[in-house]
Amino acid sequence: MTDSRPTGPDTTTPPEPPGARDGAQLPQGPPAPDHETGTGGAGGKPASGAGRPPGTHPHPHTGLHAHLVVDRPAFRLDVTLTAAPGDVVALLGPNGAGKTTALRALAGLTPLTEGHLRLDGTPLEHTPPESRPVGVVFQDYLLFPHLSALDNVAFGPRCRGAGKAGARAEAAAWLDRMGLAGHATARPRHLSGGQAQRVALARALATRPRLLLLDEPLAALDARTRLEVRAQLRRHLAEFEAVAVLVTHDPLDAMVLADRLVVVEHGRIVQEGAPSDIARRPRTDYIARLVGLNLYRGRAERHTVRLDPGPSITTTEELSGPVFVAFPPSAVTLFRDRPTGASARNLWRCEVAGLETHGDRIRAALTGELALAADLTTVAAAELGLHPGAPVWATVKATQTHAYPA
Ligand SMILES: Nc1ncnc2c1ncn2[C@@H]1O[C@H](COP(=O)(O)OP(=O)(O)OP(=O)(O)O)[C@@H](O)[C@H]1O
Repeated sequence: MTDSRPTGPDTTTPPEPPGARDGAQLPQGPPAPDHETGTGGAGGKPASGAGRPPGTHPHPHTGLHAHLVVDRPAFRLDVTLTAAPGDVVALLGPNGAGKTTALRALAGLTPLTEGHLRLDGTPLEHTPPESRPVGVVFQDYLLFPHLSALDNVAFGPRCRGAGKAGARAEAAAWLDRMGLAGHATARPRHLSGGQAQRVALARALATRPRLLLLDEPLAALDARTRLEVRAQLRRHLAEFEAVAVLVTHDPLDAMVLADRLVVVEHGRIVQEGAPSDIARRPRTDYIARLVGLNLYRGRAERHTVRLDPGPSITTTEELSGPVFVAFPPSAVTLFRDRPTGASARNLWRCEVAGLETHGDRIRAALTGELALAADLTTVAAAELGLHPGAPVWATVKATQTHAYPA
């Protein structure tokens, strides 16, 4: 994106629109700061970037270098994020993991208890939100209802000091880029969810932020619109020259949009890396569920992994010491009777704990010698007469498992 070049500090947090105090539902800029105390301190370890070996920093004077510590009575966020200009980083994690807190800390809406935040070499810990070169896109757009799409977008350049005509010209170019030129005069209530979200993105980008924050940007959209906006967002993020940080619950959004995933659980980073690596080698149950894999931890001795606790799994990899073993539910074959002459060494006696539809398949949750998820066709489920409590034998070929050091 040619016009997303570095600028001085922008005012990207829209001030309260006129009349906002009177209208409970009027959109605002990002919510008011939390009332946590103080900032200061420093420290933290570097994170790894996509294509960069873990533990290496991007250039210290460009991009994002943040160690975010936020203490609350029953919660502590302590994450280190580094990203080079052009990186799209997705923060992924379960409810309450601290993703939004991290995003708000980056925006300056939640003060740091400790840590640091540098953007392109400039410390921002003490910079108020409205003076940070940061653009924010929220899931529910937060557009000004009384302004046209054009004036919503022009708001960013205006805050940066652009004249009215210049700001409008810039906004028009942004709307055009978003495929919204025909909706320039429309008020937000006359825009579809997908259009409103694109206006919100245009408004954020028009401020030429050095850090773009996206908080569940697709969550409020229906499935079809989501598909469309995801594809567009991907295109815009690919062109974006500064750092983008995206918060999402949706692994697909994360995998499609981000170069690097940072998985946060209980306020800490539990795994980070390229999406393909995380999908292939999950290191926590949450991530394994997210990417749809059965995941176990155990100790390997050559081709056998003894689970702790549990049976053994035969793998093709030859490893020794603590390992993870993963396999997809589609790799599991179920039998009602013990298969005779079974060549599969991975054979376990289980019981159906539950059944649910999963796309065009049935996913069976099994307990017993090994707890696992198995996918089968509706026909196979019917033929096997599966129901909760039904005893089954489950097998997985060693070639379908994947073992890697823990
Ligand atoms: N303003 C606040 N004051 C006090 N505690 C808060 C505040 N906001 C969030 N929390 C708590 O901080 C923790 C982290 O919340 P946060 O919203 O950052 O998680 P999240 O990963 O974004 O979750 P979700 O996916 O549900 O949005 C939770 O325990 C939450 O209850």
